[in-house]
Amino acid sequence: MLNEIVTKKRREVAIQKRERPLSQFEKDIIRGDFRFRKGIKEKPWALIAECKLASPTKGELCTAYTECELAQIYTANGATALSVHTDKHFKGKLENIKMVKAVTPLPILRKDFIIDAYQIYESRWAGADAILLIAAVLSDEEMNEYLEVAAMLGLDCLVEVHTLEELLRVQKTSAVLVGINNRDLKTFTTDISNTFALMPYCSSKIVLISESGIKNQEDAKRLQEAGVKGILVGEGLVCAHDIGMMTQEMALCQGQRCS
Ligand SMILES: O=P(O)(O)OC[C@@H](O)[C@@H](O)c1c[nH]c2ccccc12
Repeated sequence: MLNEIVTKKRREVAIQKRERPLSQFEKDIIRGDFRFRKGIKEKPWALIAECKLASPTKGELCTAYTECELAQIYTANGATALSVHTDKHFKGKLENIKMVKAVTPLPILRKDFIIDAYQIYESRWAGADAILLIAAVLSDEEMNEYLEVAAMLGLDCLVEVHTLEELLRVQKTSAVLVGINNRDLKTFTTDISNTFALMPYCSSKIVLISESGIKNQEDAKRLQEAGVKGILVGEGLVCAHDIGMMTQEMALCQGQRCS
């Protein structure tokens, strides 16, 4: 699944680069100020709430809301930051970032498969505050290069790992925000015990986020008690019976609202 998505992405980016070369919009890029990282670091607990309408395995998810409506619900109920899909396998598009940005003051992570430095410039141009870098699809050289380009643009990177090998590779880079993905991107199955298994190998220098498969307040609480700094949640929020209430519950830090 992952290989297939990445192959398509390479083709897509090649077309995009021809249609809209970097030289056309580079001068319009306004440098960011790392507010995604700052927002997370200054709170005792972070909920990164994902505006997710579909997934490659499940198709359309169970929500009646648009990305912007979800963003508004998350914002009103204590989320720390938002994640916005821009890849078409998730029914995303680049314009979603601008649309969501117009309805919320929260920092925004662009959720996509970054495989070319061009996409990093494009992310900042579109208004993202952070990008996702997936260690499984990048070489060490690419990771270092992309971290550098992002830093130059004032963009934060959430660097995603799923295995111990990836975690150890990432910890040799300048990555500050590291996400342990509980979803195996080869099979798309989730298991939050992946975070508990990898945590002992995390250096104290990184800010640790647990991603995917977090279904309810109890999962959130277990991860919080284990010492992760925050969680990234999509389906658990989008498919909740009461999205606002679930956002509030997952945003709680030791029983207190922390936003
Ligand atoms: O909906 P979930 O299980 O809460 O997962 C959200 C998020 O972590 C997931 O969308 C994700 C994390 N890393 C990815 C990489 C590619 C695609 C999707 C993802």
